[in-house]
Amino acid sequence: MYKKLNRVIVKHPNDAFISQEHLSKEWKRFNYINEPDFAKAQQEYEQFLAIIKEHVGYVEFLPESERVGLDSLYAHDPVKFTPKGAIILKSGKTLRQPEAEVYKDFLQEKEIPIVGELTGQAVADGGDLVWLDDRTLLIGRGYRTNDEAIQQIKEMVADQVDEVIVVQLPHDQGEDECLHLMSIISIVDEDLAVVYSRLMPVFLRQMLIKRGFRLVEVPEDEYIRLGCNVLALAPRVCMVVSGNPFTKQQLIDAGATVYEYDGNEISYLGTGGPTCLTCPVERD
Ligand SMILES: NC(=[NH2+])NCCC[C@H](N)C(=O)O
Repeated sequence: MYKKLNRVIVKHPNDAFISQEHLSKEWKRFNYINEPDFAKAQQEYEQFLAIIKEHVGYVEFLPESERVGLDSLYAHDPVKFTPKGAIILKSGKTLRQPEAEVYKDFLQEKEIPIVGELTGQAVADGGDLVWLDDRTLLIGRGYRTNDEAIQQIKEMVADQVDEVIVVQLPHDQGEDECLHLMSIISIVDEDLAVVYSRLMPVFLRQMLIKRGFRLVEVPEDEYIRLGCNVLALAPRVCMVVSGNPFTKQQLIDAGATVYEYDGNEISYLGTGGPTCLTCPVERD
């Protein structure tokens, strides 16, 4: 979604990464590219947060919890917001599954409505659920989100959507690597999307074009630096990880305002861009 963001939930690296010692012990288990530097992560996060705070009225922080690990930094994944409230998900990455319970407690404490919760064998990550517009939900079916979850989510949002469109995700680098639908598409305005077409099914690309989207095509080297993961703060106002000059320039050429933050430690090493760091609770 691309409408003006009014309220978000995030998690500070102080509460997710905890300390350098903790990072040293855990980064391999969580399949990070390398060990993040804690002090640099804190600095990067301040930069990231400053941009968020400049544009979003309410910013709320998930608490530190012993039940969850490094990936809890990526506050987008354990829940998905619909206009009526949150769906509590269950991650396709087993290590991340406890994040949902902590989130649920947090939402209940804040009296934020919950519309449903995945049950049984269903698994899904927030990164696989993309609102194309108010009434259209795309769901990526890959290693992180299964058919059972898609069925349950369809039932939960039936009264709020016209269409749920399932997008088959490719195997690409395999089960252990994080590939979400949000890795290959970001909607930054009603007619502007950032895409990595090489991993996109043809029907999706054709559908976007047919619906009038202009596509910003991310080159391979910038896809690897999470250039395709762009957070819309408002229509055509967005945020990218620095080091993606080609994508950034194309966004500017399309009339967008682009903010950048350095995200080597908080984004690149854990494979989580600005959309993954931010859970959008409410947009206009
Ligand atoms: N919405 C996202 N794309 N989140 C990225 C999460 C990255 C995290 N390391 C994981 O593997 O789950």
